[in-house]
Amino acid sequence: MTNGTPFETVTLTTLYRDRYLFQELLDEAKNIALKANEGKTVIYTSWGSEWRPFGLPRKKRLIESVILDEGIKSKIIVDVQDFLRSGNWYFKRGIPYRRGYLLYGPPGSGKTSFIQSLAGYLDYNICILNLSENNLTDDRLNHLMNNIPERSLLLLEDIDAAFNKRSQTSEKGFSSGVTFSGLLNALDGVASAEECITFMTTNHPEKLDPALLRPGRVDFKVLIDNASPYQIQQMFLKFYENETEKCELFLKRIQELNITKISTAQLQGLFVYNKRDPANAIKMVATLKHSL
Ligand SMILES: Nc1ncnc2c1ncn2[C@@H]1O[C@H](COP(=O)(O)OP(=O)(O)OP(=O)(O)O)[C@@H](O)[C@H]1O
Repeated sequence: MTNGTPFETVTLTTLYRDRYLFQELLDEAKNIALKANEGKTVIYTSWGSEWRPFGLPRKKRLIESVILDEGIKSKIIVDVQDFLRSGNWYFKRGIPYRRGYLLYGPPGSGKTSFIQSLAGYLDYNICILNLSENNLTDDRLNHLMNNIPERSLLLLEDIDAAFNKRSQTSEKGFSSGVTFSGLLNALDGVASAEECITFMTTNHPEKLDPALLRPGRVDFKVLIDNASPYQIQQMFLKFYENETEKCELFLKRIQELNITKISTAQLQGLFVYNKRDPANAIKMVATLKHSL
């Protein structure tokens, strides 16, 4: 089982002279499994009250491939790395060894992509939990959060969609079985010897109950906004290497058309459409105005 709880116990014995056999077998199996996942990120999703890998492990997303505004990536990475080095500090002070991050901002700005790339960078896996899921109850949530597989980031996406000011939303005719206080209890109650890193994302931070944003639940908030001129430039040069002049023209065109809100996902769409044709991407800038 992925959460380490024994399901069934089988006892195997060997002769004394072969006593290292099982250890060798297990070491070999572990090495094969680790090799198979090398350079990959395992995505776990909840299955009842346990975590199961969702599909095959995915190739790590390179952290360089996600372009956030200047300094944001390093700010988060430094914070996470400092947290990961501080186990003893927390332990000595009797503080639960956990840290919560909230990435908020408009759709398509790279929140999820960044968290995936960060997991790859740290050589961690990801546990994704959808709080709006029909059959998730407070008990299951609590169990899941206390049994996160080793070296995994917990990702709670679109946190505002599950709760809205302490009353559950019931859009599309169903409502989550998790209560807001159930989530708070689960976040507070994570009692793990291992570190627990939770990432939450939302497009609507204003809808979040302040109780969720309290330190200990969310310790680090960061806005991941629409593309800044710096990001537009970096995105352009990522798709069209060395095309600095055309990049200038692209930025100029955006200014002329007074386009103030473009998501990095929209930019990606435009550049993928014009894979080898930066000049055409410049011609098509106006379409960004209407592709929100
Ligand atoms: N900053 C970025 N750098 C590189 N690629 C990006 C960036 N932002 C978005 N993308 C691309 O756009 C797509 C959507 O991005 P992603 O899902 O990470 O956005 P999001 O902010 O999590 O959106 P939502 O709030 O709707 O969940 C992905 O294919 C991703 O590669």
